Amino acid sequence: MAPEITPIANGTLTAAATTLAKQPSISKCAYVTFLAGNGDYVKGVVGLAKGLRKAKSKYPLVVAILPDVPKDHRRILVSQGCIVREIEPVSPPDNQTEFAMAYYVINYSKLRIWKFVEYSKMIYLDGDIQVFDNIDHLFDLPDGHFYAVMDCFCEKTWARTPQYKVGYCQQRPDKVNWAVDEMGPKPALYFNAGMFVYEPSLAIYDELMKKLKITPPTPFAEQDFLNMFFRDVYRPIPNAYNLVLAMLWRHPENVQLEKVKVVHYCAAVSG
Ligand SMILES: O=c1ccn([C@@H]2O[C@H](COP(=O)(O)OP(=O)(O)O[C@H]3O[C@H](CO)[C@H](O)[C@H](O)[C@H]3O)[C@@H](O)[C@H]2O)c(=O)[nH]1
Ligand SMILES: O[C@H]1[C@H](O)[C@@H](O)[C@H](O)[C@@H](O)[C@H]1O
Repeated sequence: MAPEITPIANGTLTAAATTLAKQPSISKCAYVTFLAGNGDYVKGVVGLAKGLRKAKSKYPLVVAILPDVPKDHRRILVSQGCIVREIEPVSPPDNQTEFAMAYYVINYSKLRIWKFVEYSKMIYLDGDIQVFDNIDHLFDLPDGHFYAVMDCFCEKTWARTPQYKVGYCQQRPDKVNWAVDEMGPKPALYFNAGMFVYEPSLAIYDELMKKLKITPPTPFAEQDFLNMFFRDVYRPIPNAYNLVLAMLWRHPENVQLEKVKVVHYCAAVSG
């Protein structure tokens, strides 16, 4: 029986076993990841495919690849049972933004996965994520929302943001008060876009593309954009479904290690 994910008061969440509303059709659900270039990320994707298999996931892994992924990497993915789908790159409007990591600009291409409408529900996972336990039950979450794990703002990659500058993190919102008078309204809940549950849709895809054209890029690229776009339908899920590594040293009090199912080996180095 699948757990229903319910928020609890302090901004973290808990998974409570309850009855299952509906059983998704196997052919309509899939995991999806994104791969660009000829670097090491392909190894991460192979690891992800193996992890999903080991966790006995019933659903396939689709790999959305950019045209620059070499043929031998594509062959490796197919030999691992992945469904390889080439996508066109997506570029944000030109501006002078400094991304938190320069290469984040290619991550806007992830938006193409909303076009995969042969699936009714998908779970997106970055190539630097590993799955240690079965998470198929997330496909049973009610439709109409965008599910992801709340991020942490404490690493240096966040240095350009007002949150970082005043030491505010949504993981521990009581530690530093958000001065509304000086800083404006408190930021909305913000998710890490390395893992999310969503419903492909051509209508949403068109909206995403339209909105992107008039949205100047910001340091966290498509992650900021998705946060803005899905703000009203975003529902946080427990960090056990995307444990951003820095949580271990930034907010160990919010981590229940024995419950962790998915680990995200983010590039950031603590400092
Ligand atoms: O050269 C590259 C770079 C990235 N990727 C793919 O893009 C994903 C995202 O890149 P990172 O894993 O390096 O990103 P981070 O985990 O550091 O960053 C977070 O912020 C990013 C902002 O763009 C994205 O939202 C990303 O999904 C989110 O986890 C990778 O996992 C991988 O699947 C490649 O295939 N090749
Ligand atoms: O909070 C995390 C972290 O700071 C990582 O360094 C970065 O890669 C992610 O994009 C971000 O969401």
